[in-house]
Amino acid sequence: MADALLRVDAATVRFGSRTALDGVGLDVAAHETVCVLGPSGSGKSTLLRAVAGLQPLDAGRVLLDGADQAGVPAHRRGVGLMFQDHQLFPQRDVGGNVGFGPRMHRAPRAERDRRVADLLDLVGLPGAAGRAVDTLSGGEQQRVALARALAPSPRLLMLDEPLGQLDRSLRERLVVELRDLFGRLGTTVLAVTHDQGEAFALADRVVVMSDGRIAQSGTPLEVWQRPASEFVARFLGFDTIAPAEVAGRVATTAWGSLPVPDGSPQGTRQVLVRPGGVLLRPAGAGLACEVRGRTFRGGRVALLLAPARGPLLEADCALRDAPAQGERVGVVFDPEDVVVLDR
Ligand SMILES: Nc1ncnc2c1ncn2[C@@H]1O[C@H](COP(=O)(O)OP(=O)(O)OP(=O)(O)O)[C@@H](O)[C@H]1O
Repeated sequence: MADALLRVDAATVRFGSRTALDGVGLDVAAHETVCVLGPSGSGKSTLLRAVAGLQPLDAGRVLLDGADQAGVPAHRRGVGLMFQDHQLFPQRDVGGNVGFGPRMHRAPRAERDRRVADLLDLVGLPGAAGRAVDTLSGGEQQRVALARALAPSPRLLMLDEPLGQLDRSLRERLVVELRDLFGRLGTTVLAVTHDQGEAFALADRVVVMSDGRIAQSGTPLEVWQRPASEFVARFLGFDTIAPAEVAGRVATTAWGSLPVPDGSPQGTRQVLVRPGGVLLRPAGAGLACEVRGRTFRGGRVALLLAPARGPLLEADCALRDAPAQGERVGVVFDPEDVVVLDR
């Protein structure tokens, strides 16, 4: 990427014998929103801290607008930070919090007040400048923290679990608002979250980390449709995975022969069957299964099926079609939802 606003090049950070970042390379283009996902301890926060200048690198480089940031302190990097425990200044009102950055940059009072008012409008808290922060709800505090991070017009905005503390419905709403807001402002964003739903809703590109390395990088759709490895697939919550021998468009598995898409990797592999690819048929057709469990998700039901042979299968069906617990059904596989994993 020639015009990367942020370039992380072979970044390595060690804590004693533990390698928290292991030669990570990552580019973020101007106006792009990249979400870093991964299990606890995979190095997400360390990556963010290294970019921010809060964590020195043992090897590698961080470049912003092409300039190596080695030796540039955090406050001179022009990046905005919003951390998990967003820690507003409790003794300042909302306006004092949001205006903090511009004040540090010695912006004149009138300009500062205008900026604060604009940002509060933007985050959906118009007129809140005079409110004490301890009178705000969790979601409102999060919005103030965001406005504060945006106030100095950072060239890169970094968010660490930006919606971490909030309940799910509020998070789902805010994430849509954030995406819309970043789109309108043209902000370049590097965000860290362990919540895949949040990452997939917010990001132009997601980066999945494992043990200090990048396990996969791609658009939400690419990663969702073609997880690169068993690790990524399981991290995304796909559990219907089994060893297979792949030849041409057929995978031989414990469940029997599965059709796979054209161009699938060949030989000894793992195959993932997405729930949508497990198609229910009347008992007697296809692979015989018994319904072991049902989880209701809105208008859909996730079914856990015990097949006559092979590991458990997860299927997805409409509420009105859901078979009862213990019922016997048949299963056929849709090749569009069978993924032969690269590794
Ligand atoms: N200051 C530190 N001293 C020693 N080890 C550290 C330090 N900071 C992080 N680590 C270790 O480095 C690894 C990566 O940590 P990091 O906080 O980057 O992970 P993370 O993916 O952000 O995790 P989480 O989702 O739990 O916040 C972990 O094994 C962690 O224990």
